[in-house]
Amino acid sequence: MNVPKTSAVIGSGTMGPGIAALLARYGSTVRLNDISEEALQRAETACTTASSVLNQLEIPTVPGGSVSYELDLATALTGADLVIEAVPEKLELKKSVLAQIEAAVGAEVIIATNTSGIPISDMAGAMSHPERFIGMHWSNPPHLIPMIEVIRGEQTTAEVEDALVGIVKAFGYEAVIEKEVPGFIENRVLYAIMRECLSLVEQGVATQEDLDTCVKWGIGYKLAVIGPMRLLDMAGLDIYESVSSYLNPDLSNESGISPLVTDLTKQNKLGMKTEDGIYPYGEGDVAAKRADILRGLVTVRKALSEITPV
Ligand SMILES: NC(=O)c1ccc[n+]([C@@H]2O[C@H](COP(=O)([O-])OP(=O)(O)OC[C@H]3O[C@@H](n4cnc5c(N)ncnc54)[C@H](O)[C@@H]3O)[C@@H](O)[C@H]2O)c1
Ligand SMILES: Cc1ncc(CO)c(C(=O)O)c1O
Repeated sequence: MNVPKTSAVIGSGTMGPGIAALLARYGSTVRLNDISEEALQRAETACTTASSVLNQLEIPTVPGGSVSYELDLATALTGADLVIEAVPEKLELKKSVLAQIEAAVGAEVIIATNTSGIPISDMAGAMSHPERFIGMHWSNPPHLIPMIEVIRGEQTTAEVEDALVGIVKAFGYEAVIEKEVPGFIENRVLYAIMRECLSLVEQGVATQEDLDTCVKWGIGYKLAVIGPMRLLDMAGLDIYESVSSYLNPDLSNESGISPLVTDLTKQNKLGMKTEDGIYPYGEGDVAAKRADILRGLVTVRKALSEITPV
């Protein structure tokens, strides 16, 4: 199954518009829904921006695609073959929205959640048809990062998983999660890295600038070309065995949240969204940084598209 003719994306904040723009690029009629009229107005600009990024990536437009912006949930869901839930990461809210979606669509419609890591079965419990419910974890920015995690719940059918993998294959790379664990793969690995990085900065081992340089131009660069499992073979499993024998016991095993982070969030220093976080941002800095990040992601995505997967 390729990209469905008609899709609905429920929640048009950080993730919804990029998801909608990507599906529309591949020919789907997408209805983007939100409870906030302001969010939907912002979404139109976000979709336009995402579409121009897809142009920079030279991704062809499949005829027939479009995005419309619907404040009314039932209207947004009309005729949808695929519904993607992208409301805030709050379990009870997601359950409530999923119940509203189920009440408006047929039992054959695939409902996917963009949760960052809540086990699918934790959300499926109250559903009438959990067999058609599945995880579809996009990364931010969703129109640029082509890897999508596909996560079954305990009752999700193999047919639904196959159908969603078929959809992802139309525009990206699927990572099928075989066992439901919180955070799936991507966020578990990302949060393990973030935990160690924050620990190193807290200990004064490096400044945040030098840590970012080290990770970007060291493992970040390498892992963009060589997956970690392949890298083990390249480095040699004997090397890994020797180094991990003394290093693993010394790595951060902090089970709480980094004090550096909690200190900043207590001061409402949340990062780019408040123009102050791990880094301070002066006048115009956030827009400039976002533009630099976008330019870099487009350039690297194009370069990676030219190499065969290693
Ligand atoms: N931001 C990220 O980097 C990222 C990446 C991958 C996955 N996710 C996941 O995607 C989901 C959405 O994340 P986000 O960052 O886009 O959140 P967000 O807070 O930016 O946007 C959520 C949107 O949902 C809307 N909303 C709230 N209740 C609603 C309802 N009942 N019906 C319709 N819309 C409703 C809000 O108005 C808001 O516009 C979360 O589960 C999150 O964990 C986020
Ligand atoms: C810090 C962080 N947490 C969650 C996610 C995705 O679920 C991301 C991301 O997509 O980049 C992230 O950076």
